[in-house]
Amino acid sequence: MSAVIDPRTEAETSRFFTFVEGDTQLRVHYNDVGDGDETVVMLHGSGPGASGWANFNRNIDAFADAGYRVLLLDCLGWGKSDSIVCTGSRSDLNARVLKGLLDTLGIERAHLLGNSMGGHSAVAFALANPARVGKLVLMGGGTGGPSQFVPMPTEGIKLLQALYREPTIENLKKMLNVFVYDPSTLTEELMQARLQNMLARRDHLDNFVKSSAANPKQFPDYGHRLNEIKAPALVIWGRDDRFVPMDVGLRLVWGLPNADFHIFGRCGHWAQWEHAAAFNRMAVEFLAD
Ligand SMILES: O=C(O)/C=C/C(=O)/C=C/C=C(\O)C(=O)O
Repeated sequence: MSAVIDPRTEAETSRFFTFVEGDTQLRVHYNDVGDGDETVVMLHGSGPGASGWANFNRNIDAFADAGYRVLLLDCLGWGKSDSIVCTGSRSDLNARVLKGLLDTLGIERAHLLGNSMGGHSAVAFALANPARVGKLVLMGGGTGGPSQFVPMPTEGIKLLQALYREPTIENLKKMLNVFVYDPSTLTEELMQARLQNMLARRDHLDNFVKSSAANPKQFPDYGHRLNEIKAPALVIWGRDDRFVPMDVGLRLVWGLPNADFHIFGRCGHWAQWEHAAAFNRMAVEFLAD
């Protein structure tokens, strides 16, 4: 009797493509789930050990069940993609990699769903490739500039940077403690998985530190260009976000001409995970509208 294969596991959906940056060929990893006519690309954040699958494991099924092809891109320097030292704009590098993925797969237009750095990457892509964006869902990111109320870098970003420099379980727990509103929801299993992801790729950690030293402004402020983005956008934030404060989301909805804003109470930096069921309903309905 042959084994039953679950087509929605990480292993079954794991793929690679080659991306060329200057003279360098780089291997980029992504997961390809579902087979709808419309595509949603999910873009992860910049935390150590983040990846498409790690950041969106509570969302993939909802979008695939709603009839979308779901692509989870591991940016260069995260997950199973090659590592890189980024001395320019990380948001724009990620946007070029995303274009490479869509070109490789022959996808003309996609919806983009980005968390934190993923939101920054989605905005950079929309500015460079307006005709290729369907709708945008931006959670806790989007390069709307600095907070007007909270000193930057925020406590969460400082803990993230410390974790990159010293990747220990103690520092991971310190970061995760302020990452979500209710840290008791983070299981020991989740934290150990994160730790393994981080430690499996020391090159990613080292290169992030080198990149930040070479250029502390990895995510430039595109606040002044947001009005160029005509794509409908749903901006979603956690009221209690201690990484990228909620007023940055307000700046996004002031700048993006076709944006709506939803704020989750009792929610930190991981809206799509902390409020997965409500998030999935809202984002799927927004894309279908
Ligand atoms: O510095 C910024 O603006 C962005 C920070 C992030 O992208 C942090 C994200 C953290 C995660 O998504 C994670 O899973 O650790």
